[in-house]
Amino acid sequence: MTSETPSDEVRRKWLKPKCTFEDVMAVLKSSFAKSLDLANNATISITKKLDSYDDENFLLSHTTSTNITTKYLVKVHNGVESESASIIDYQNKIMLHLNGADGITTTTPLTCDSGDLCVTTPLPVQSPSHSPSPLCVRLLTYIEGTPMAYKNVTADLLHDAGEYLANVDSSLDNFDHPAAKRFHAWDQRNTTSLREFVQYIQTQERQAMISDIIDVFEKTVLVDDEKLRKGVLQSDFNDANIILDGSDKLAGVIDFGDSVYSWRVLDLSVAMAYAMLSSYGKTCHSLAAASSFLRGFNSKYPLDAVEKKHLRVLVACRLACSATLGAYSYSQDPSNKYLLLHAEPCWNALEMLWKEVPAQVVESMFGLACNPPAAGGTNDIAIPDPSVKDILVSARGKRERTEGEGDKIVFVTGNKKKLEEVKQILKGCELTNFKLDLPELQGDPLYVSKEKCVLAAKEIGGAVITEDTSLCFNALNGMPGPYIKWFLESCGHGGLNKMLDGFEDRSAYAQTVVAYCGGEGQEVLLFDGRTNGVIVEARGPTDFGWDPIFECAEGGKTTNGLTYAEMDKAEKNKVSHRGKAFEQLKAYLRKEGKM
Ligand SMILES: O=P(O)(O)OP(=O)(O)OP(=O)(O)OC[C@H]1O[C@@H](n2cnc3c(O)ncnc32)[C@H](O)[C@@H]1O
Ligand SMILES: [Mg+2]
Repeated sequence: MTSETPSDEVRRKWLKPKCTFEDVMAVLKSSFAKSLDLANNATISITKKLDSYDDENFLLSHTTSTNITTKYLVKVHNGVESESASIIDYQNKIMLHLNGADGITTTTPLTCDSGDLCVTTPLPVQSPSHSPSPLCVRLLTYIEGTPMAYKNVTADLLHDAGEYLANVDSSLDNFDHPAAKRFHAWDQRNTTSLREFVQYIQTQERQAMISDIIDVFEKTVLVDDEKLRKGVLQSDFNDANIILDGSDKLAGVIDFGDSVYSWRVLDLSVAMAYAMLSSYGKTCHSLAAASSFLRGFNSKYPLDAVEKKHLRVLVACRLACSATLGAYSYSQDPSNKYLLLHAEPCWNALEMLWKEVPAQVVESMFGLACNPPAAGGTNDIAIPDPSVKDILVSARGKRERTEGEGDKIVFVTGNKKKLEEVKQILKGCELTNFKLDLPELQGDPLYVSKEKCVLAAKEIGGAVITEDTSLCFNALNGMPGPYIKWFLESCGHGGLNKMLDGFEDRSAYAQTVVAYCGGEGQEVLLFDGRTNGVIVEARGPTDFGWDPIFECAEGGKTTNGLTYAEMDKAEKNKVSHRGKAFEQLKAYLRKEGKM
């Protein structure tokens, strides 16, 4: 390891370039005239400044005397990196190594008039007392396209990005450079060095969470240092560094500024953390986003057992690093409220990953992404994040009651099979049905059911019933619970069974929470029915949800030991979660004279 220490993070703030277009033009004219062919009447102009965290990047438009225009990128390095010629050389070599290998495209450096691949010259920096400082300037080819950050990211795109990074890493397995073995605060192998920055985090609760992550990292991951495969990493595969072409296919990867020699799996965990924050991840699928990326990566660059074991903690470490160093940046520049705003999605993703969703569930999802079910079901594990609000609410209109519907109670569901069962259970009650795909809300089963009913009452007008059904695994503290629909769609019966592999306890309970509302704005009443059982390999007809894998543990000889799918409907209704919940509703309606 070379001499850089964590306090370089502090110096990076002072020595961040602060150049004008004129400053940059002057460097180009004095040091890159040959590459830019300026003697032969080629013209250059800087068209804009591009985003950068620690450096400064400028887009250059170059037009030859024959009117051919090409774009280039001018990179002015942070003063800290500029001090180390070997690190800049390392970045240049890595790009030249990767470009063209395995279908990979990356930017590559052009030579200066001196024959070197960069020039170091005094330029203005953020801290007036350090200005000007010697900064390294490079002229790089520009990959045409749009950063993924500005695109509508999908699970498929993340999967492809995962494959792309796997190719990059395979190629980097054949690359080495002495400068790669350096200290870098953003290298998650150094997660413990985050401790000195925890004090800058704004709330005690978040400070405690970060400290907890660092402790867990130290006790469980760091101890496996020797077992973890190592190599040179790209280290920053985020959606600003992934370029897409006009048909939204991967066109290239840019920015090797964070590249280090470290644990191979970190390239993946960093990218998974960023996938959680991508536009797909943010719109209620952050774990699905990470899983899709993982699925693509692992299909080309299979992880080993130790890497898989630590993936969840390492993804958390990256989010923790971004959030914590973001808090530090804010403490250095409190007028910049944008820094706080920018960090919030990262904190949300971290709180979800570390606190809200049980570790076993995350690990099961990641496990499934590495071993997708051989047949049936899709491979994307589309669990919505628990903390995301229903964005459709305000867009929903109200439906008028149809003639003949009168005062009948409307059972609102999008599920035919539920309706069949409910009609049987509520025989004798004036019930009508309306098929509506209500949003799949997040939260505990009682909350989900209640909110569903509020939405239905708003849309339908008059008395409505809704229900929400959960399948809760005891070994997973009740998960998937209300998210069972997503798990079932994504993983199938086999995948649900696999989630419990490694646990002795395969017991579960089915829960239906029926919600009744007399009309819009009125109180919502809840009726909770539960039935105990065990999760087994599928038995019986497969026409209703998870019926074939739920073996009932109640009801004596006629039902105990049979899966719901193996029972006839009348038998199921007698013991089922739904039967129990609707019997309570029936009793209420009778009491109120509504039935
Ligand atoms: O319109 P709604 O009423 O919400 O219908 P849904 O099908 O979306 O139902 P849920 O949101 O309650 O999700 C429950 C999931 O569990 C399945 N399911 C519900 N009841 C079941 C039962 O009794 N046996 C097996 N699977 C069931 C159902 O197909 C869903 O995949
Ligand atoms: Mg539903």
